[in-house]
Amino acid sequence: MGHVELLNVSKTFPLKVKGVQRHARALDNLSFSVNKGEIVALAGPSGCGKTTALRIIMGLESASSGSVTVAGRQINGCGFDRGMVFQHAELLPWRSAVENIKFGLEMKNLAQKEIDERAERFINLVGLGHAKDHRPHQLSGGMKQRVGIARALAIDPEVLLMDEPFGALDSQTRETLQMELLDIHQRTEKTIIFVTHDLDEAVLLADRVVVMVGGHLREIIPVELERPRSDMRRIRSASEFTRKRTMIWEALHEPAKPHELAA
Ligand SMILES: Nc1ncnc2c1ncn2[C@@H]1O[C@H](COP(=O)(O)OP(=O)(O)OP(=O)(O)O)[C@@H](O)[C@H]1O
Repeated sequence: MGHVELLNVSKTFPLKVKGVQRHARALDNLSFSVNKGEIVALAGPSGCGKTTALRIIMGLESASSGSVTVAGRQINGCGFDRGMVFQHAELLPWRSAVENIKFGLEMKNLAQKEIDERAERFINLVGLGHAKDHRPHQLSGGMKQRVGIARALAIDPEVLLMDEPFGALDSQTRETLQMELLDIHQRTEKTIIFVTHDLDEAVLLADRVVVMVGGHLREIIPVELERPRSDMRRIRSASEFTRKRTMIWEALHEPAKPHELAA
């Protein structure tokens, strides 16, 4: 059994169109599993259900049917075993960077001494020790994302969920944070599931790429690039990198299969 396991997960949202109550099907019988310590990317066109899948794993949405388990436990709402990083860090504006990291720890009811120590450790882990007392408006987009990552990691979740974590950043900052994430993964061995539109990012970071189309699982593509992957130039020029990028692109552009049309 995988560390995170989705089994036949479907999700419909109520949708009112011109006063008529309908429903939108975001996920249709989605099943995949993620092993402990693995990095898995969810890739697919806009509206295919990536964010919905991630929010269901986080417990922010419930599945209409099917089941989701983490370490064998059925998901029933949010829990400290999972941490989430959003596309925009959504920090509390009145709190400094380090105090934002403390926020999640306060929710966990830890002793103040441990809260202070952990927040200090994780702000340093993401390289922001020098800016720990800055308020969010004094931080760049990349720095805010670093705080968001530190905030999620500080609660020591078993699974880190990331929804297009670097999507809003310029390409240079994005590359820096991709490298930092690989380094953090190397050190913490967290299970990571992230959503991306960027095929290069999917191949660079992930052990496997879950390709989704129209709420369905289309294909799961393993990436057999050795770790550590810190030498980005070497990784990008590897034949496996190009091969897997092409496979994902082809999976995304295949015509819909009959069961995909049925939804
Ligand atoms: N709260 C909601 N109410 C109604 N429909 C929703 C809701 N959330 C998502 N949907 C619909 O579910 C489908 C999947 O949305 P979702 O955000 O999961 O896709 P996505 O693959 O993450 O898209 P993107 O890449 O653009 O972020 C879409 O058709 C969307 O309109």
